[in-house]
Amino acid sequence: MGFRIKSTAHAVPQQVLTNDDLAQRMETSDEWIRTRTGIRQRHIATTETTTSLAVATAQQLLQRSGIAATELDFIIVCTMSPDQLTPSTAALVQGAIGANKAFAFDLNAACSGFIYSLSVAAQFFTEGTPYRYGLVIGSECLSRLLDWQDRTTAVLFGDGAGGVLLEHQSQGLLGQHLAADGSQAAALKAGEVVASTEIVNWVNYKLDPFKMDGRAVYRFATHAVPDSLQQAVASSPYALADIDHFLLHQANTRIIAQVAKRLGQPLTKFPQNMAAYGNTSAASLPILLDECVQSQQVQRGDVLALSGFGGGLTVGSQILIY
Ligand SMILES: O=C(O)C1CCN(c2ccc(-c3cc(CO)ccc3Cl)cn2)CC1
Repeated sequence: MGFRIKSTAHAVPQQVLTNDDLAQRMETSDEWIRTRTGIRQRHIATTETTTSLAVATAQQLLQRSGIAATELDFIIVCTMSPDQLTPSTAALVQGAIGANKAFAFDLNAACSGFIYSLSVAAQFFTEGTPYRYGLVIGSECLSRLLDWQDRTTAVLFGDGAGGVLLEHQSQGLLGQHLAADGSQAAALKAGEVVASTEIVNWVNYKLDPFKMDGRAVYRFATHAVPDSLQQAVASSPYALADIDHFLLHQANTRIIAQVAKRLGQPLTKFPQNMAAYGNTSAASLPILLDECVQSQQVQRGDVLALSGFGGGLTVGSQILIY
């Protein structure tokens, strides 16, 4: 069971909002945001959408791999901020690029979505299945879910998309661990439909904005992520020391430092780009991976450990050779 990553790509909105720009709009400062999160700026959608960013990413993946859209067998888009409930973003991407052979669906595991999607994709690449190529794209426009009066969350997130084109191969996904803790579901939620005793006409629906108990999510991450990575490594042929790069969900630089410390691994093995993008939820890992590939920080043959964590609460890790 497994795949190789044939190409990587990402797409972000044009507009950039710096910490200083935010300090003009709410009671915050560049100093607070930068020192507590590592974030310096974020890209915010104006004319772009979750769908358009996913389509741009898909087009770049095809162009970089030399694979035609008609060769794709499936498209998975992981998002917690689709432009609509149905059709799925993946189906819209399938139509936009003309991948007429591909089946398509969305997956929502919040910030663990890319990891969960790679695990699902790997199940399609097992002995005897006819599938050869698939897209996994994380795409988010979180800026449309945020309460821009809530400085504890509005400063953390950004918009963007990233993805991979996968090719079936017998090896590839060498170890994985997926988990959830639904007992803490209320710690991170967005778009909740307010319940009502009588039938509420859809036109009157109001969705709740993004809400997070930062302390609870932070506490979950500091123990669940090291644990998940250790379990994924234990299920692989490698030891922690054999991992060349740890690519973690870009939520917070302090969490990454704590995970590195708990794993006893040097911080130099943990590339970070939240400074430029903020937290882009399911898009953060593929954006980071593409930047590492484009800068040649990640080379063919490198052993990677990827980990996503967040809403659900969920966590997931994978060990693979790039
Ligand atoms: O006061 C401080 O220092 C605050 C303390 C709270 N902070 C947090 C807390 C949680 C997250 C977070 C969010 C998601 C959602 O994608 C997933 C995973 C995580 Cl760990 C990000 N920042 C910011 C700095």
